[in-house]
Amino acid sequence: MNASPAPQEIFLLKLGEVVLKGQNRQSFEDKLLANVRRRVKNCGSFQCSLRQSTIYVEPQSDDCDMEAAWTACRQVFGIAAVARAVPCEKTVPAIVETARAYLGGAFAAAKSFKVESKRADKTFPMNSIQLSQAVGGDLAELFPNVAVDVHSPDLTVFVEIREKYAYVHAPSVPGAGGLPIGMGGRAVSLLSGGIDSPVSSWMMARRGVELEMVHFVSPPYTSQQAQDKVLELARLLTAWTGRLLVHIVPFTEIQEEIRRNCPEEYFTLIMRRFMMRIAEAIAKKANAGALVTGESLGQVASQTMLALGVTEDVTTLPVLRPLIGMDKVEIIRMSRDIGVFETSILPYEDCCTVFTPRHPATRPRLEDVRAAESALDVDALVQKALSGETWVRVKPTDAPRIG
Ligand SMILES: Nc1ncnc2c1ncn2[C@@H]1O[C@H](COP(=O)(O)OP(=O)(O)OP(=O)(O)O)[C@@H](O)[C@H]1O
Repeated sequence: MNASPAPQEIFLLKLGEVVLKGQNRQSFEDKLLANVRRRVKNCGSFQCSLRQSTIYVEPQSDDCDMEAAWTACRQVFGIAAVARAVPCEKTVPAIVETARAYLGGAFAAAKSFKVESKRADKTFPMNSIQLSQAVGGDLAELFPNVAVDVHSPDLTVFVEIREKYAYVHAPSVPGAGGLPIGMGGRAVSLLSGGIDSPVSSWMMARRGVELEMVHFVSPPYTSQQAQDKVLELARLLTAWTGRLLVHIVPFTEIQEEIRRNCPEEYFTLIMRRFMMRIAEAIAKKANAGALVTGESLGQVASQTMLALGVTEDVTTLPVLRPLIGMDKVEIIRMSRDIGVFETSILPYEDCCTVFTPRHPATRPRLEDVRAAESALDVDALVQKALSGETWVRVKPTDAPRIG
């Protein structure tokens, strides 16, 4: 008997929340499809098309990097689930043969199985139950050691009858969820080298927000390695977001002026207010409608409710704080899941840790902080910092910067 040719695998990406959209669903779908195309482009030649709430990602040549494309597809926001599948003719024998060839390994490891069928093509001559029974019966004969169990099988063989072909696949796995990037507006995210702000950035990107990053540096108190660590965090995030612009803003003079002229208990708060002002100026130029931070209520003195009020007093933009109600353990778990934790914990300094007050105010009064700050020429300091701003464009294909 001739060995059958290796089945040509494709990916099926199931749309997430996008399917709940009403009149503007089309624009969400268009954006999502464009995002998928952009993300698999680096992995070879793929045809991506959207039919019946599913994006089909099909390799067009033998040299496609299927593993890289699979990973990329799992990191596109807006996709609820992804499955590796093999197309075949819409006949029972073709479906059975495809399941045998494609899922033979899974059958060898299973004690029980069932077939679950779906018909998007209602002209197919069998209903889903009949199809499952026919395919299941034939597979049971081919794999006599694997019993049929419709309640809790080790292996479920999925069969989908669609427009042109039938598709056979094992269970799908979760996608990245959320909404397509670009559909949630644009925001500037304040990215430190810590654990929290990469996670908060990721969370907003998952809601479809296109991000630009801003990072404050205080040389010589902060090092080039500390800056590289932040750029590396941004690079890791691009696996989810696509390319990112990182604005690097010199912050040394502001910090030194604060230390020289302001009461120590307000150092951090006044510094945060400067960060907000500068981030707002960058946001306005970038046409962004919000700022994002990694603050979480009560985590440190500068993140009490009163302190957060004092911080955001200087900006008219909404400050999005997706971690506000999360515990540190949850944030750490997420940081690990999205692949940034090991970099976040590298021991490089941040400008926030440079002049930390010994007794920071936890119940600051806005008028006291404003009065303390009036010792500074705020506008001049902000303008000077902005004039020293540089930026780095970070791409998913960049080589790692550290590590
Ligand atoms: N050097 C920096 N550049 C840009 N943003 C910063 C910087 N330092 C702090 N931030 C922003 O301020 C937020 C609060 O910083 P802070 O150091 O108090 O908290 P954190 O909870 O340790 O945050 P992270 O883990 O993100 O550093 C950060 O989440 C980040 O959004």
